[in-house]
Amino acid sequence: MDLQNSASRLHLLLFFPVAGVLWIVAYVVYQQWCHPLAKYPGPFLAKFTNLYAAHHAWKGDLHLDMWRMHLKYGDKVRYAPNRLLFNTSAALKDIYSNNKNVKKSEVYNAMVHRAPNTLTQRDKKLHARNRRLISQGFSESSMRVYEKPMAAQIDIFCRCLMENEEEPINGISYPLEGGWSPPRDMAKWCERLAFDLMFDIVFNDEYEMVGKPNYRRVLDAISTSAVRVGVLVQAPELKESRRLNKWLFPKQIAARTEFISFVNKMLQSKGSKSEAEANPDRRNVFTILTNAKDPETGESLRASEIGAESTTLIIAGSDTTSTALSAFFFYISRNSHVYDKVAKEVREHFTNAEEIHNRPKVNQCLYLRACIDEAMRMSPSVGSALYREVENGGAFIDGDHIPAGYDVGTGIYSIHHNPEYFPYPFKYHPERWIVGPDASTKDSVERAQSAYTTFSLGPRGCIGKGLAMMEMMSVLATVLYKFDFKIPEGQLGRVGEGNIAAEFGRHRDDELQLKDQVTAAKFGPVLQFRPRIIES
Ligand code: HEM
Repeated sequence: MDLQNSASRLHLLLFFPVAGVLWIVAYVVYQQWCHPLAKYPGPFLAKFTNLYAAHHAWKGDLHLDMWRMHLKYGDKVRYAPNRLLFNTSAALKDIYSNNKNVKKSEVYNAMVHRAPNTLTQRDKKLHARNRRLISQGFSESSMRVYEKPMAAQIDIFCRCLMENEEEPINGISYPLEGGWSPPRDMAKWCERLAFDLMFDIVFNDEYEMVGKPNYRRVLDAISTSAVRVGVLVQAPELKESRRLNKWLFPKQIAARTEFISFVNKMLQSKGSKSEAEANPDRRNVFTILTNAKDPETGESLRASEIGAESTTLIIAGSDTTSTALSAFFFYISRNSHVYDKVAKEVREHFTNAEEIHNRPKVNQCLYLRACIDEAMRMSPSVGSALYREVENGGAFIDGDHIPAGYDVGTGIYSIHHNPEYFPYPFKYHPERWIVGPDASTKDSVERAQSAYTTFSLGPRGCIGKGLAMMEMMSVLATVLYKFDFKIPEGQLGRVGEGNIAAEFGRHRDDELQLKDQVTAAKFGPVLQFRPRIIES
């Protein structure tokens, strides 16, 4: 009897490990040889687990790793068990343009707080309704209303750049010298400016991040909390366990709580429909959303939706814009021939700084526009892939039939550095966007445009593209008009650069290094400014 008992205990003891091993073998065989995406090459671990991508999201080099994997495996890469990356302009159109049989991937659920918003809504009908309502905040007449507050914020930025506030960088303070401002970490300054601009435009309210240090912690909180979101987007299964979440992301969860409490306080103090109705002259996105009606159904947004959408706009609009501004400063300050050319264009085009806020006039600065586009190509604000899930019936992507239920995407950094579309992809060369004898041919410009996707495209492309371009053109034209700038001597001047000793992809000293966390964390460039003598 005893013998029988010990035998069945032994069987039981053996059952679980043996079953476990068999399950793993079956899983590996299935993923490697029988899975519908098995024929696509890719990093070995990525065939079996989302944690491969999550690890790179944690490191902040997801955009670089996607690019590296295309170098190694070609234009079609299996980057997670159920996800494929494509690196061609044909795929870009097949995935993102209008009327495609795809919707936003389930990974977007990792970004949802309480209820989905325009950015995270997966349901096509609900999204279309929200987008119709929100786009009223970005119409031509709305944009005209934002010109004045924007000009005021840019003035504050220019004044503060020159103020004698010595701001420690890496713990060290640097004094004013020879008329030059103290060194300014432009990543920080552009973050503050972009936040102030968005806040004023969305809420007609000011937190004065540029001028005062009181609320700057909020910007750090947004950035810290984004690391967790970046990881969860790659491996949404990590969100399931609250305990694991708390263990993995204690700092990020604390930062998120801090940011949410800031937003809640701000929304409470902000207003309501009655404020919007009482103040029709000082329109802002919040008041426009409050009064917006869907032209198709006559519906309006609920108060909770207006709060959620406004907050999303601030995050979506400020972090991205600040990366683009920082990238512009980085590349311009390292390419003196471009600096000279763009400064000349701006300085000859305007007779005084006020004229810069005349939008049609600033839009005539074509070289400035090319410099911005090229900075956003080199260092896109959103660098990795924005996954779309193939819907019932499947979809053809770059000639391949992909069955329903799988995710497809194009890494923005990857395609922006594909030499097929951008010869010498790591060269900062604004002329690639301009047709002309000293620049590029019509064909090569069209080829570049076919693969340029900084703002994404199609029904889920950026709703704030017009506003972002208006902000960046005004800010950069004003700074170029009013100031000269230079890189400080020594190590400080190298903040933001790559390093030959760093991993492959981070080795170029003429490339701004970004940390991918859905959008991007950045440091530098550090610059010094001096008011220009303007001859009248
Ligand atoms: C340089 C600045 C900007 C860049 C590079 C940028 C980039 C992008 C990209 C790549 C997407 C697609 C996201 C996805 O597919 O998941 C997007 C969507 C979006 N962006 Fe922007 N953005 C910028 C500025 C702004 C601004 C200023 C606003 C608003 C004030 C804004 C609001 C949005 C919204 C609401 C969406 C979601 C659109 C939808 O799903 O229908 N963005 N943006």
